[in-house]
Amino acid sequence: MQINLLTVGKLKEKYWVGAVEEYKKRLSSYAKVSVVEVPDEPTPDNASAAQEEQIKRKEAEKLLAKVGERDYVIALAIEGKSITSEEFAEQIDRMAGQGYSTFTFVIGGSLGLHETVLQRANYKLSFSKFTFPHQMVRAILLEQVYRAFRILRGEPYHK
Ligand SMILES: C[S@@+](CC[C@H](N)C(=O)[O-])C[C@H]1O[C@@H](n2cnc3c(N)ncnc32)[C@H](O)[C@@H]1O
Repeated sequence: MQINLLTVGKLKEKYWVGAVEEYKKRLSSYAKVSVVEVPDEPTPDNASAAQEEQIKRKEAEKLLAKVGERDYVIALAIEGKSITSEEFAEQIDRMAGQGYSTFTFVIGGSLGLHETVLQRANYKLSFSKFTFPHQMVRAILLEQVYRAFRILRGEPYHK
């Protein structure tokens, strides 16, 4: 199975780099993992709603260019569906059973994901109604994907 993380902007903070590397390493026993960063668009402090829409659209074009036609796309979105770790594991397993071999998770930048990305997504996943920084979401997501594989294999971890 191929797991892709498609993200806007760079992972800068050392402590998040460490967490992401750790979970990538752990996940390597279960799947191939790739993290692709597309550059974020500069956002002026006083950007209008129209400018923000334009910025998100440009970021979306860069993100969608990296999505494969046959990928199962999961967009990380606050307004998405909140599920348990077990349900998340089942969802991955079910989709793998339907023939999907590449799972592409998309994390937005500071303005969030444009509608076009949400429309392409097969599934919109929420980690709660809280807004988390995109760098933190990468680490949480990788931990949850790792947890999902452990659950599916019946391996002790998901306490
Ligand atoms: C700083 S947030 C963007 C906030 C933006 N105002 C919005 O409403 O999406 C950056 C990205 O992190 C992800 N994210 C943040 N909080 C999340 C949550 N609770 N559940 C799922 N994804 C989240 C989303 O992909 C989001 O686009």
